[in-house]
Amino acid sequence: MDEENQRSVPVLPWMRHPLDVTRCEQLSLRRVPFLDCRLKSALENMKISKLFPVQVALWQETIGPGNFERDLCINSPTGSGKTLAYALPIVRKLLPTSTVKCLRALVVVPTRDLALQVKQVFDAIALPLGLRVGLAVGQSSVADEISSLVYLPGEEEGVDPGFLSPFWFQSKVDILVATPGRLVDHVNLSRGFTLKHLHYLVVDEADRLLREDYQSWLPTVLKSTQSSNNDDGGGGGDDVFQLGFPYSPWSRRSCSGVERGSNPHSRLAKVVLSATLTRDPGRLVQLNLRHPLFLSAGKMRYRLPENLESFKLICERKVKPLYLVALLKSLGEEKCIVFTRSVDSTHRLCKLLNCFGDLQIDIKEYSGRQHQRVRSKTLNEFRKGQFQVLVSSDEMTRGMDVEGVRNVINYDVPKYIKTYVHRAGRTARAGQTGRCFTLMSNDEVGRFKRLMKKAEASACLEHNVPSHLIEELHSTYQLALSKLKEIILESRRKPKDKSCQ
Ligand SMILES: Nc1ncnc2c1ncn2[C@@H]1O[C@H](COP(=O)(O)OP(=O)(O)OP(=O)(O)O)[C@@H](O)[C@H]1O
Repeated sequence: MDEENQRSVPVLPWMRHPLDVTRCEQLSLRRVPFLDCRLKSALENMKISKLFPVQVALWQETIGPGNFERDLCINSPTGSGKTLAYALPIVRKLLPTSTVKCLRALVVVPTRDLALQVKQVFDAIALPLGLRVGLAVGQSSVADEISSLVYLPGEEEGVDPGFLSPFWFQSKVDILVATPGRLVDHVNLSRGFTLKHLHYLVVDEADRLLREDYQSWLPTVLKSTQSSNNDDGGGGGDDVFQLGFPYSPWSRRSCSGVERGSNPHSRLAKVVLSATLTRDPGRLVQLNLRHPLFLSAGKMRYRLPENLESFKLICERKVKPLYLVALLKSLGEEKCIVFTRSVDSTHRLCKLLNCFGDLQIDIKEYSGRQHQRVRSKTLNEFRKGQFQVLVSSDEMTRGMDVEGVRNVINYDVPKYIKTYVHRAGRTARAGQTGRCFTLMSNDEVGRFKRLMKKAEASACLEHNVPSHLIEELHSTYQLALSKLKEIILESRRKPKDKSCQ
């Protein structure tokens, strides 16, 4: 059963009294203690002048007095800057770089496009400091990928790496961003790939990653790191702990059972994040967390971005496409994502919209039905502003950050508030404003209202489309429908639809 529908979910004791991230103030870079000057200039190059609250909170718990003593679970809204919140302290902790490279930090995310996005953030702050970031996402063959991650001695001389002892292999990267399936492939099959030296494990979009088994990635990773971490070598940290932390957004809670001053690098430190973090003990227990500290924004589990405006648009089911077209027209040039309930309806709706002759809006599809190559290309074009409207299914957009998306449209009312949070969260990111419109019929209004009650900051106004606009669209709609029919018949005659390749 989905967690949202369970009547009473027992909450783990450490989750009952979270530290409230919203009590942290933004902090300008010059006031961030122990921020390496190279890190500071890398951030400035990214046009970042201050840290967001969740970033300050994590810095406090990792580089500040928290000193990564406890594993961290973070529930913070979409677009609040969670990626940098974990990337920054990890990069800081991996300094100074040792002459022998080894894989010391691993970030696991559910999708390939998200992994590419996270890698870009790490690249921006880690490369200037001499740290290298790798990617394990199945973009190329296992063999090609492993050669980008590990030096295989004797490669040039034609020595079969199978005959070499693990001693001969050396990592090319300090940090790895991976999707679970390909990660397991490397752990099980790739000679020279090891998690033995891992000090930091990040599980991003944790509720999604813990919900599905993905070839038992979590037990596999934890097992591969278990025998390790008895040696020191995380680099940095202790000096910071000794010196103390001048900025304290909250008084630190005592952490029972943890020896203060014990070396945090003698274990694998874990950071677990989501905008809708699971509270299901059965799922969280798999992570084998050590004295976890729960950081959360606000009181409720679900919280929408501060500058998001939510609207409902009530219309009859059979004229929904007309309302959508009228809405898209009224939004003009603004970048927009339209969510539907399934890959099939994504495909159909995108085709239908493209059949509206006078719409003059470029629209493309993005869904799990497409080949990864097509999907990534579409996303790149959308990022570059080469088209305005992306019609998308749910599962692919977790965590996706596309600059300039001002509007999200739910073509179908989402089933769960969690889905609403992640969809709406593609806009109003990083303190920007954004709007989320949900189309619904009269008989869905009650359910939608109950759904929205589950989230903080979820006021929802009604948005009206003038009836004359709908009237005007009727004849174009009929033409679009017959055009779509033709396309469908045509594609049935062909063996395969090219858009899926
Ligand atoms: N300190 C900052 N100053 C300005 N922009 C920032 C800062 N930190 C992050 N950002 C920007 O905020 C946007 C959202 O960040 P990020 O993708 O990490 O959010 P998130 O909390 O992980 O969201 P989601 O839950 O949807 O994955 C990104 O475009 C990022 O570049």
